[in-house]
Amino acid sequence: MPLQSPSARPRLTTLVTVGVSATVLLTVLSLLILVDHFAIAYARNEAQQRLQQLSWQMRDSLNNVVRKATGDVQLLTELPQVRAATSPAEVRQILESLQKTFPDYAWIGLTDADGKVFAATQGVLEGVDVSARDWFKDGRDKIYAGDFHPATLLGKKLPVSSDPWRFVDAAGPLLDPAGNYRGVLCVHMSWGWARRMVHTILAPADHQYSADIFVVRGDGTVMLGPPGTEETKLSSDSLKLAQGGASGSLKETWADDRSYLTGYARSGDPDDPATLTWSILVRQPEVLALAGARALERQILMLGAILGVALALAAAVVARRMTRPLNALSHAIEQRQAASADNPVLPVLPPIPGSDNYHEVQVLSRALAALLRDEQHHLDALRGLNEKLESTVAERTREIARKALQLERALAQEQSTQQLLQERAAELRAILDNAHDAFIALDPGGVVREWNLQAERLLGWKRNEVIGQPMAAMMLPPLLRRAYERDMRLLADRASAAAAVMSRRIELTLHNRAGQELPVEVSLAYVPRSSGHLFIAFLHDISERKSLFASMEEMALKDTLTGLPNRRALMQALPDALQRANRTRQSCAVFFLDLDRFKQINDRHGHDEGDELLRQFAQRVRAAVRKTDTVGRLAGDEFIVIIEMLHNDEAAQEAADNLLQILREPFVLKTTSMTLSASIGIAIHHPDDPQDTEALLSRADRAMYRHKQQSALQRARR
Ligand SMILES: Nc1nc2c(ncn2[C@@H]2O[C@H](COP(=O)(O)OP(=O)(O)OP(=O)(O)O)[C@@H](O)[C@H]2O)c(=O)[nH]1
Repeated sequence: MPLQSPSARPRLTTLVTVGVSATVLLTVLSLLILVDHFAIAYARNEAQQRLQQLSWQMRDSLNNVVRKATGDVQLLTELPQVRAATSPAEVRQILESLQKTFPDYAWIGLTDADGKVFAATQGVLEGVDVSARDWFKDGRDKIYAGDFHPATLLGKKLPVSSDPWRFVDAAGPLLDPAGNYRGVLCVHMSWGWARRMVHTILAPADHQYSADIFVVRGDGTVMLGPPGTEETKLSSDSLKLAQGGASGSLKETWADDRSYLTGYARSGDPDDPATLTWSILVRQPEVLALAGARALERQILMLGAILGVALALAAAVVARRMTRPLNALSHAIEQRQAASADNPVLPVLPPIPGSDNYHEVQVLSRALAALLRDEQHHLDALRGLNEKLESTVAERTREIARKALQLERALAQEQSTQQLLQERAAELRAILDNAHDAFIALDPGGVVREWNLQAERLLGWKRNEVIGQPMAAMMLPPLLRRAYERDMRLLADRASAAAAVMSRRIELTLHNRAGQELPVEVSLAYVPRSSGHLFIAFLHDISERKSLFASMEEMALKDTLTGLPNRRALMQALPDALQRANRTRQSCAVFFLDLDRFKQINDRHGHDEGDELLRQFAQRVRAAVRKTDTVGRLAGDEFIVIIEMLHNDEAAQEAADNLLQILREPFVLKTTSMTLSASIGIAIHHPDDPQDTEALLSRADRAMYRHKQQSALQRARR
């Protein structure tokens, strides 16, 4: 099994440890972020709700006090003792009784109809004209609550206090028992109750939360607030919301650039003059409001970090433990890799350790061990094969070297053979070009493949005109051309037949380029080749031989003295004549002529004159018969005449008589003139007679002999 070389990539242990640790840390961090987010949000929400509730609490307290004051004014104005009182003392007693129930009523007084104080607690301001006061003006018609204001006249009459006197007024009209307007009853509440109220409300949480309560008038002036803020103008989002009648809480930045959570609400009812419309703001620094959540956040962070580190360590331990068997496998594989690197061909590999730690590793280690056992077996087998292969390779190498040597020799041989062939080819070309005969080579399709100089001379076509052209057939006479093409196809199909038919000489008459007939003797040969058979032909011009042969033939058949056909020619002509007779159904006659006493002429006039006589005799006989008749010299002074197309037997005799008559005319020789006679023997061949030339000649000879005896007898008688 091929193994990759160890790379610089991180190990599984590292990856698992880092992965698990990172996952744990990320999880803890995520949880922290979530916890932080929700805890802070929760704490902020809680603080805001608390501050809102404080603002509501302060609002309700203020409303209650104002409502109590206006209620007390309402109660007093409805008391019959007050309505019917005639002396200030009566009224003063009642007013002071009320003052005792609520010490924050700094002053309670009743004016007359014109605004002069009729009676007051402790007699303060009695007889003083207060008709210019708002509470008097507004209190004449209805129950009225007057806004926070500094004490003008009353402050000087009341005992000195640490806190300057500030009052909130409640006033209402007083009617006499008859129902007529009598004056205005007014209660001045000192502002101290509000400050106490703040302490009461904030007492449980003030120390813990450092909350501040602001009571703000409609014009934004702080009536009640932490030190330094009272009598100052305030502007904030919460104030605007409260002045609009809303209540709730929000986070905002105040003028000191600190972030605060602020609860806000509004007291009173703008449409009800018996109430006071103030804005109540309860603020707390956000830092302090969220201090508990921040502390929780720090604790969670610390615990989270500890937990993360602990879990990461645990993960590392678990990862190391889980990957230990895999590491062992990996280590074993690396050792095998190193062994393979040391001996790349046939390594001796260490075994793979077994592992039963858990199922997957068990399966993996067993599978790997089995796989590597197989590999070891294969390697062992491969080792054997390798050794065998090496010996085979060595053997093959020797064989290849041997073959290479043989090949080298063969190539050298081939080279010399090629050279020899080229020389032979050049020789052959020279031989062919200088050959006496024309040389033509044809492929099985009759296409010219070779054409030497002699062929150019003999046939007229240049070599470059005919090579590759089916010119061979063009040279043959039309009658032979078709037979040639048929034979070429036959020979091309049957090489054995070709070999048998070839290698022999034939005579042909060809046409040269000018269209003239040219008798040639052709030597044909069949050359079998792997790249297509060749038919080669040597053409020898036999024009001269033909003409010589013809003249010799002629000489062989002609009598040299007279120029007539000789005995041999007669022996050839006679059977033809007999056949014609049979064919034409007309008889023919054979005349056997013999000069009488010719020996004496020779003896007397010489042999030359004898020859001359024979020549003239021959011409005369030749001229005496038809051209279609045959005249020949048999020997010496013996001649044969073949008369054909006889109408009847008598016509033969008539022809003989006519001939004898002509021969009796004198012959003029060189030295003398003479007359002579000849004997003629006639033998007639009828169409149905047997074709026996010897018998016919014999008959003619005998007839001539008889004729000659009769002539001799007649001469003796004379
Ligand atoms: N000048 C000459 N004489 C020839 C030639 N051939 C044969 N003779 C002679 O012709 C003669 C023929 O003789 P014959 O036919 O036997 O005798 P003949 O004298 O004719 O007598 P008959 O035939 O019996 O009348 C011989 O003397 C031959 O020598 C020839 O070519 N030229």
